[in-house]
Amino acid sequence: MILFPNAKINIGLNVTERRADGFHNLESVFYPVNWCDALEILPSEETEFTSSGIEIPGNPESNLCLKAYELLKIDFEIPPVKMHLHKNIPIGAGLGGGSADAAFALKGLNELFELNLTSEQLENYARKLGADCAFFIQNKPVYAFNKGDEFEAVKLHLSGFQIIIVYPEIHITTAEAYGKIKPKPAEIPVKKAVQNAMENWQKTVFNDFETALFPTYPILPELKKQLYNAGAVYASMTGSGSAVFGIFKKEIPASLNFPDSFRSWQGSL
Ligand SMILES: C[C@@](CO)(OP(=O)(O)O)[C@H](O)COP(=O)(O)OP(=O)(O)OC[C@H]1O[C@@H](n2ccc(N)nc2=O)[C@H](O)[C@@H]1O
Ligand SMILES: Nc1ncnc2c1ncn2[C@@H]1O[C@H](COP(=O)(O)OP(=O)(O)O)[C@@H](O)[C@H]1O
Repeated sequence: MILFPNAKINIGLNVTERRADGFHNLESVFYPVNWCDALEILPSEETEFTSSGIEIPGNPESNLCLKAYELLKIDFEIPPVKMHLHKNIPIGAGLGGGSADAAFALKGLNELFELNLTSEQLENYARKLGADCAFFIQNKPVYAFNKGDEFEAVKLHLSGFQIIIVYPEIHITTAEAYGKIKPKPAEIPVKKAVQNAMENWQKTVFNDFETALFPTYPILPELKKQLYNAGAVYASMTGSGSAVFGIFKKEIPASLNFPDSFRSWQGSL
């Protein structure tokens, strides 16, 4: 079985308070995008994980795909599997790639071994693997709250818009980014702000991680400015960074150029 775990972007992200468990409460809109990894899962004699493409920090045993397998193995008698991940989504980018891999591994194993788990049950397993992992089970645009692991439907129709995402080769760990945040209640809740026309988002839809990280990494505000100069209707850093995206009404100008070392992806929303 071959699966294609996809990335997400955050449209607005307010970190509202630090919780007693050390995590933070937030509110954000999570939106799936088609920048994908490829994950193959096959029944095998022995459990094995290999990867290719972008190098993944940490040892293969701690890969989230294997963690997903081990989590299901606690409750179900599933045979050994061979998993191969071709990593294409940048890491430490705010694109949720690792969480997507874990969620797709759960969904894939559920199907392969006919475990008959519902989306709700899969989301509960996913929450144990990472705060934003549960989002990738249903993989639909949502308003996210609490730890970023509870969801409500959101009315947001962005089909027809074009998006470009740029990763400036700066690996920002999620924990480092949260460490730099000063939580505060949202001035304009994201849920409300995204209901305005996109032309107004620049003044109303904010990612709190920008305030925390832009002074340390000046390339990030520069990229954002470059996207607006090229005609983006809205531009922002996603999640805890460092990828920055621009949303365009028309085709993305071919003149928009980034250094060769920056990875980028463009497509439709
Ligand atoms: C910031 C967000 C926004 O969508 O996305 P990314 O930038 O990672 O894609 C998420 O909150 C990232 O969720 P996720 O990447 O799953 O986080 P986890 O692996 O569970 O946690 C990594 C670390 O981030 C911090 N953390 C995470 C989530 C949260 N609500 N509060 C936190 O304080 C904790 O220090 C935790 O140890
Ligand atoms: N399949 C995986 N893909 C990416 N990172 C993984 C994976 N499994 C474990 N990790 C660990 O998770 C960390 C970041 O995960 P990721 O969700 O890609 O980051 P972010 O969403 O913050 O950009 C990596 O540093 C790596 O150690």
